[in-house]
Amino acid sequence: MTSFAEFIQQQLGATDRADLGLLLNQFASACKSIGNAINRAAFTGASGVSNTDNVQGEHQKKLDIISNDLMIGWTQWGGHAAAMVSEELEAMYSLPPELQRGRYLLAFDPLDGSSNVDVNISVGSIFSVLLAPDQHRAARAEDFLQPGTQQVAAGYALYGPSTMLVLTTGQGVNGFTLDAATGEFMLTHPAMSIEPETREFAINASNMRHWETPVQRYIDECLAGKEGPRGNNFNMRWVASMVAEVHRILMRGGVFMYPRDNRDPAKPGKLRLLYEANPMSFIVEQAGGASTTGTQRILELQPDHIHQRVAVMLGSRHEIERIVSYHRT
Ligand SMILES: O=P(O)(O)OC[C@H]1O[C@](O)(COP(=O)(O)O)[C@@H](O)[C@@H]1O
Ligand SMILES: [Mg+2]
Ligand SMILES: [Mg+2]
Repeated sequence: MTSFAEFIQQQLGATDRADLGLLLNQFASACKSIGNAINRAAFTGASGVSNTDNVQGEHQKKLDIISNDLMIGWTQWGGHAAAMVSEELEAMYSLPPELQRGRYLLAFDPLDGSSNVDVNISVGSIFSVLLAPDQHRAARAEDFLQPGTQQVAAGYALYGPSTMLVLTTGQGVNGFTLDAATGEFMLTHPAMSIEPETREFAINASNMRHWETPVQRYIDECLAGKEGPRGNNFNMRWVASMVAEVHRILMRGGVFMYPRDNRDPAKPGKLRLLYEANPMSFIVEQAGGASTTGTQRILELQPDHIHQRVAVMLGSRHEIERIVSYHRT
């Protein structure tokens, strides 16, 4: 079986992106460390909330902060990163002056689904890699404001019953499982692809009263089942960890929706464009699925802020096309 390091070497080693390969190995190490910190939290005192809020005004868990420190700690060495943007840091993170800078901009959600971490339900990490537009000067926050189509790599780690790393460098999607016996991620899920048809959706139905009409219509039709306009019974799941939802969709199809709603017009959705929506959309499209806000392809959005939020609907292509068509009428 091929290890992650071997796979990366085969895919990027002999190209002008060999440095990206080295960076991706550092992400893999970061994810192993984060998985380990989550695993051992009950023994080390890392469970529970910290007494700080992040830039989104959300209470940080201790593991949010630990995961952020591990992600930065692993990826800033080696001379491949130019700067980082993280869910847990208000400003862009610049490398300390003594460290060599590289040409990649990293955006990450170090711990996704952190409301699940203390109840021992699957959580994850998400990362996105862009090229710095000008490698001869220090990176600036506005350098990160590139459409998702510019990503050179994206991935997530899932800390579930087993720890997995799922990656794209724009040549399809491959999944690796951590072999606890050797400490290596091994290629267990080559060429992952998303079924175009599905009978399963994921949405937080407690927000139903706030949804816009096209979303309401789509879900109503699914819920109407065999007797309704779709003529089929649909199943529903909601883990409240985007990584786990996207992984399920890669494994057996489905639709994930965190739509814009009418609660707060200043907030176009809950999820963050740079380090949640873009990397997941890149992965989903590379696996043959689709991703939209309802009216626009997510990967083509021009970001205007590093912590920008966006509506996200992604997954099985035929269902996403249907949802987009409902937004047009
Ligand atoms: O609690 P809600 O509103 O259902 O939201 C769940 C969503 O929020 C998130 O947990 C946001 O991620 P963070 O934990 O990184 O803030 C997603 O993973 C998930 O899809
Ligand atoms: Mg998240
Ligand atoms: Mg998070």
